[in-house]
Amino acid sequence: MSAYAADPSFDARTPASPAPDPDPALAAERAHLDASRAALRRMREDTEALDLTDVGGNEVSNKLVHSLIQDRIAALADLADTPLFFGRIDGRFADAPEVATGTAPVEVAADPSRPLERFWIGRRHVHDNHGDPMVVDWRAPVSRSFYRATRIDPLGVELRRRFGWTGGTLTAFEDEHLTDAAEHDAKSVILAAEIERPRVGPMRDIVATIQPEQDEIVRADLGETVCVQGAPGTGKTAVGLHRVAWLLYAHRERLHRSGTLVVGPNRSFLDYIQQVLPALGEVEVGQTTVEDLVARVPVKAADSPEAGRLKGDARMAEVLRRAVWSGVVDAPAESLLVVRGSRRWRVPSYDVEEVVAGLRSRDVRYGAARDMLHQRLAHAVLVQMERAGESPDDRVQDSVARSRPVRDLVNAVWPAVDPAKLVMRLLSDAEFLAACADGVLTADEQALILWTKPARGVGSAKWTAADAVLVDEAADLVARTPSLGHVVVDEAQDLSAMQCRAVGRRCSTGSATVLGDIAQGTTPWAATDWPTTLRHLGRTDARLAELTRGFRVPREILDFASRLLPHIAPGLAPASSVREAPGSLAVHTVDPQAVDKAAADEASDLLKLEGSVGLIAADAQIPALAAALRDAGLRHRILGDDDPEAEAARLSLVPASLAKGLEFDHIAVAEPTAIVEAEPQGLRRLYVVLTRAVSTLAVVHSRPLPPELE
Ligand SMILES: Nc1ncnc2c1ncn2[C@@H]1O[C@H](COP(=O)(O)OP(=O)(O)OP(=O)(O)O)[C@@H](O)[C@H]1O
Repeated sequence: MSAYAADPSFDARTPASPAPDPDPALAAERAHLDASRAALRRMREDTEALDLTDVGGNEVSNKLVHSLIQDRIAALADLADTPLFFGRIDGRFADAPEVATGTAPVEVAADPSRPLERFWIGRRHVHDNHGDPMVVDWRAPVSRSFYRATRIDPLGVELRRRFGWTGGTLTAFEDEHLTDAAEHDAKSVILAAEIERPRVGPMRDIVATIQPEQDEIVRADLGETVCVQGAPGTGKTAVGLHRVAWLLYAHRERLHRSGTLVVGPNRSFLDYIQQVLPALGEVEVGQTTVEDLVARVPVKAADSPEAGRLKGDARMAEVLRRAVWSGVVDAPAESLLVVRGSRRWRVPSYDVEEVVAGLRSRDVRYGAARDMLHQRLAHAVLVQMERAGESPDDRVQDSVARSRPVRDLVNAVWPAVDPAKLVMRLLSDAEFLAACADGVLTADEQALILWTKPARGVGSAKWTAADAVLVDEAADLVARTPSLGHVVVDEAQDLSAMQCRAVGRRCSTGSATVLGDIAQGTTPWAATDWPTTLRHLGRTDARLAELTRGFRVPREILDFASRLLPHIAPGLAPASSVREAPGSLAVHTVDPQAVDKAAADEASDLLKLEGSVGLIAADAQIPALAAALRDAGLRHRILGDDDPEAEAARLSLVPASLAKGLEFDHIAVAEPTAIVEAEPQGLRRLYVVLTRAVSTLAVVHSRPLPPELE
């Protein structure tokens, strides 16, 4: 590998002014950058100059065109601090230059007979006046070679160049001549600098440095569901978000129609990741928690771990299925009598029974079958009319279907079901529950989920989060939940079977990216293996992938946290780390009365370093720590609190229960044993907490550390 740095102290951390006399190759790259910027400006001006006065549509379509153009103008902005390109490949490719502009997920093949071509890779496509690419979108087919080419399999690439940026200025590059047998792999300083760059603010994209094993998941095609098991910091979240961006590029129209969604564990996590997709130009992707996904009833109470576990058990699906269908009368005693003018038409009860049985045997939702029942009964009346020599048309059938006698009979034999009322009845009425749960739940289990105080109404009921999932399941039994084109579900190891079903039905005709780590499962119902979770998600077709290279946590800290692994996930091997940071771990034993103050002092010391700081502790300890931080005069925000004033504070006080998925440059953890004791899966919670650090981890404790950590 050869490298050039105009700024000899090249380091992505310190913005510096450009060196006065760069080497000619760097000068040429800067010239290409200037030309690309100018081209981007032209693209934007051309779009702004579009004459939309006569697009010829109606008001609605005109508005839509205007808003699309505005989006496009915004997307063409040249952001001063975002490098327009980060890499270049010179190579010989089949189908070039189509592979640089096309969106279809085609495999790019090497073609030695082609002339050498050069592509700069960036966040967005830029072309010159003739339409020739000056910068190629990182998602274009040819960009795959940038991420995946190796010396063994160069994929047509002869030169791979990575660029180093200092602030907004191009200051360095590194070359790999992949077909040069004499050259050996060397560690990339630019890659290392990007990975080491301090984390300030929300999560950022990783387009410049996606690794081959990550790229394979990012570019998995739309039809494929991928399940990624990955240790802390291996890039699962990053990969999931980049996969959505890639899918939107490759299948924009289809996904524009069907929609995409990212499901994360809590609001703090969603706040943390919310900038990644917009930074990649994708603003249409929905982001939600599972709780918000199924928010059909207001959650006002919490379940005991046992009740929560049972309500999340897949057996509840069968109980609910029986409950929804329990109202159907299979052998109606009544016949149908419809009076029209002077004529009376009777459908005997045995014919009604046959219609009901026919609908029951079909694989349709309860509500759809109920709608059909109106029509089938009306049809039975029409058959009689025809037999009597009349010739009724469709309008007559519709009018009979809507007539009072038909509606009354349908209400009697196939009553309407309100999902929330049904679940309320199930959880309040012991007899009804017993009838629906017979042979599925034991008597003790039924007693466990019955509400001690029956609710008076849906609005006032003390719904729990698990109840809301039951209501969602019931709603789907009544009317099919529309499916999106693609769903990314993060921290999937924490989902109950019933939550998995709720997520799964939202991508039943689409695909999913399922991300998680069995060792980080902290809910009472956390998954112990992926095949089971995938079965509940309805995605047994998923490809399982594993990420084992960590990009966040330095070796020393990871080794410390991994001492817990044999106790929390015996089957999992510890992750490796791409980062060495000797001295990154410190453990301080302090006086029991002084823990809060010592933790605040530690936070104060960490604030002297560059980057974000997190102080993490058991949820119950947060108020005392907040007081200690105030006493020390340290501005901070408390995660989970909506305090816009504190939003920009560099120090975050983090309840352990909200730490999942987040990261901070420097972390102080107060009293690990209290974190372990706070919940049944406390050891796993501690593992999550200890693996949030990018550069420094300071543990402050007065009580003995958990023995598993010693
Ligand atoms: N290829 C990469 N280049 C640069 N940074 C990367 C790369 N992959 C991951 N990272 C960074 O590593 C950190 C961890 O990534 P991410 O949060 O996606 O990991 P995770 O597997 O979801 O972790 P956890 O399970 O602990 O939540 C992030 O800062 C991310 O930007």
